[in-house]
Amino acid sequence: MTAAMPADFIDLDEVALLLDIDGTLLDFAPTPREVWVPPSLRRTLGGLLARTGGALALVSGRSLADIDLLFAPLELPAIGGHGAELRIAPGERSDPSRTPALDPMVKRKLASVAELGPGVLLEDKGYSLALHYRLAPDKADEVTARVAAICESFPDFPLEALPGKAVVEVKPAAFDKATAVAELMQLPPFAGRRPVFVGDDVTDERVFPILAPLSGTGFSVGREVDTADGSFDGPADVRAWLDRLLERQPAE
Ligand SMILES: O=P(O)(O)OC[C@H]1O[C@H](O[C@H]2O[C@H](CO)[C@@H](O)[C@H](O)[C@H]2O)[C@H](O)[C@@H](O)[C@@H]1O
Ligand SMILES: [Mg+2]
Repeated sequence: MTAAMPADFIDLDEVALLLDIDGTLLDFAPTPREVWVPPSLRRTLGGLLARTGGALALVSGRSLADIDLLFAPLELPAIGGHGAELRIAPGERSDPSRTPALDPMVKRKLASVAELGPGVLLEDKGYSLALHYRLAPDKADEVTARVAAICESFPDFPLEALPGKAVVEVKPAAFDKATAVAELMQLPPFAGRRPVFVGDDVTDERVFPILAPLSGTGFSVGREVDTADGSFDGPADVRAWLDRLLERQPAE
């Protein structure tokens, strides 16, 4: 891949670092629970959080509870559930009233899609539900079609079926990562900083267009995207870049 990567020196007093998790910071694993978080990544993220004055956030489709289990004992500012949850600072809670739970009837219908085969896995986040087919790739089309049909059969609930990497997620249509990043960037300590966003998925592409008006930049991972400012080959390159960002800061 030849597209530009972000510079190894970025003034951490001026930027907000916004980082997707799966496929960006972490390598993919067969199931959501099997990902590995290198201890060095926790240290680097903790260091960058301090050096940015708290302006580092994870921007993920995962729930905040899941994110916190993965990165424990580190707790970071984060957008969870594709924008369903928002935590501005470690120790704070996302306002539970910002996203109501998915209707139980919708959930039950969607859960029945897992009957398609033993490799179709359900991930319930409360406000949204994901159907994973990484272990049953032959079921991809069927899962996607069944989920789309179920969403259409509930016209009273504006739902969105979000395609991802070997997953389709159903969530309320009212928000996504872009709306949540725009919200985050209005709040201290993020407000007034230049966002630097890194993400690997089609769901992350929605964020790229909102960055330029904030004097920000966006980078894709694993593929080149026209609306991004550059790309990384894979999560290992993103992790190495974050290490260099921290190492190359002037001593405090
Ligand atoms: O927005 P992200 O932080 O990239 O999260 C997107 C989804 O990631 C997780 O699923 C993906 O990663 C799993 C572990 O590698 C993999 O098994 C699965 O096939 C991928 O789709 C997570 O489980 C979802 O909740 C996130 O929305
Ligand atoms: Mg991702």
